[in-house]
Amino acid sequence: MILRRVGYKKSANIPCVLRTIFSAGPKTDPRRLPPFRCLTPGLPHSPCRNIHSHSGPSRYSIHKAKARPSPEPRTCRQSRAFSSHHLNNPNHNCVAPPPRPTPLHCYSLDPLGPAPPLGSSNIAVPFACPLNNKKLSHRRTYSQSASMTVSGSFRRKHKVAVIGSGNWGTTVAKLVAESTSEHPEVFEKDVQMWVYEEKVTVDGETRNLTEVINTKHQNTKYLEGINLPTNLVANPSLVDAVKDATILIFNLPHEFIGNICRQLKGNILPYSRGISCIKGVTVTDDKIELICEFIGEQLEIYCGALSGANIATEIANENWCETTIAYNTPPCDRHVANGNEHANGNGNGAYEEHRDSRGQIIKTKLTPVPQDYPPLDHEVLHTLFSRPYFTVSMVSDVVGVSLGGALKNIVAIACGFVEGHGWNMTAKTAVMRRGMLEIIQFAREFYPETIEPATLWEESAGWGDMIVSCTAARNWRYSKMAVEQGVSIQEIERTELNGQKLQGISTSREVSSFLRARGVEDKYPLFKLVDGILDGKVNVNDIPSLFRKN
Ligand SMILES: NC(=O)c1ccc[n+]([C@@H]2O[C@H](COP(=O)([O-])OP(=O)(O)OC[C@H]3O[C@@H](n4cnc5c(N)ncnc54)[C@H](O)[C@@H]3O)[C@@H](O)[C@H]2O)c1
Ligand SMILES: O=P(O)(O)OC[C@H](O)CO
Repeated sequence: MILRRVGYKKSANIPCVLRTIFSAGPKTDPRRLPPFRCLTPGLPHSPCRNIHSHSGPSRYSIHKAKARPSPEPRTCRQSRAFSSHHLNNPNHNCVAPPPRPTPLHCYSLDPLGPAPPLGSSNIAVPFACPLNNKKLSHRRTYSQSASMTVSGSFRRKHKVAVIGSGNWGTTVAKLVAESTSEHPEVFEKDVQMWVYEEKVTVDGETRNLTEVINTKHQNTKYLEGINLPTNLVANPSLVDAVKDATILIFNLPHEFIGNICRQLKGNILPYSRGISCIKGVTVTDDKIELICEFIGEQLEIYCGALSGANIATEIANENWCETTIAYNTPPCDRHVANGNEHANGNGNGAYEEHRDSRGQIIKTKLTPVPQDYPPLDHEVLHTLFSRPYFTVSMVSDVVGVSLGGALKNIVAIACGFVEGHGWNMTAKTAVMRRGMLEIIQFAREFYPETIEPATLWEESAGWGDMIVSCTAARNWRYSKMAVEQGVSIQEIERTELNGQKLQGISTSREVSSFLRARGVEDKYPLFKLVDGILDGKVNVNDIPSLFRKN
């Protein structure tokens, strides 16, 4: 009844309608509200780009089941970009979407201002497209790749190496090793895992961790009690572990990545590609860099990022969860994916430059992945990281995925402080909300060229990670413990974590020093306050004052 009175049809997106009804005063006029992404994409309403995870079989699973006929045409999910999508991809196997219901307006609660207009920056693109001066969609669809087959004629297979073997490093190594066993047509079976060698005591005996992993098939120090696949090989030599690897998975605390890159330089395949599972940023003087781009620059390769609401021990125990991978397949690797036989081509033989998250042409001239390997694109990465208990969503927004993963650790520390202080879930929720605003503001201020704030609203690497990090992960848990015990969080890290690292401490330090160097720290009051508490200069009691001012 009320809905009808305000002019909405039965099929209206109810949350959007309620937002309009309950917004007081002049704000009820939709034209005065910033347009933004709807949070309830399944409901019929205005254009809302709601498809991202891989829902169809991969070309590799199709290849495996040779007897299977090519998949039925599926409704094309690239409705907004449908015509150009079809024009560019004549071979794909999807049909036009049914017309959408008359659009309603859907408005955001985003107080940071309007998001880029719909239709300009968020149009779904076939495959990860190269960055150009326009903003990119963070989204990727799979409909065309589901109809592709790999002929099986690739002479070589991808070799995978994992660099790092902590709690998350070992978990990711486990899941990719399971995948390489399952997809022998794409990957070499054995996965090398570089281990920072240390002595561990097992059954009363002191042994090297690598030897324990390779014989007992457990990482007794960082992932106790989890059986690892036998095709996962622990290697104490970094250079040997990455030898001949085409896919490098970086997974260690971010403070060590500079040193690792120095050792790797010149010792990797020039056409290898990386995925960084590291949550952090690198800050030098007043320059900030996404870890994946730092790796790419140092090693002269392209590197994407994986991040999500992921607690290593849960995933190691094969409890289901989801994650987000951001990867902008370099133009030089898009040969087969584009239906173009020629590497380094954009369809007409012209060389196309790869651009970074600031929209700049990268300094390195990338070496294309040779064509005798399966094309190294979203499809291969999706195949490698997906497990029945690990759902992967592929996107192109490297900034959203990287900053979401790095900066939520500062917020998680704030939540630990709040809870340790005796406040409860509602107080933590306020801190999470404020934290997310600062993350989005940070991304918009320092990466305006490519950030898709929708990533932070919609992907596991955004709100999902925020929630899990502030309620169940280490940065939250141990900062809470620090306040409860009246000791510093650094002290707790030393005494309680058995070598594991809290990324939030160093990320808070680095981000604050970066913001200070640019004179904008007051625009990020929560980040500033966490840094002050870590320094012992500010009290947890001061947290509510942030909210009184705003
Ligand atoms: N643990 C999780 O649940 C989880 C989930 C998602 C993302 N992450 C992220 O993954 C990254 C890796 O974290 P983790 O949990 O695997 O690590 P961890 O904290 O469990 O372990 C620390 C690791 O650092 C290594 N190390 C110690 N000194 C070193 C040195 N000098 N050089 C190189 N390595 C050294 C240790 O061998 C160990 O492997 C972090 O950025 C973290 O934020 C962790
Ligand atoms: O245990 P933490 O605090 O390092 O966080 C783990 C993951 O990042 C949560 O998604």
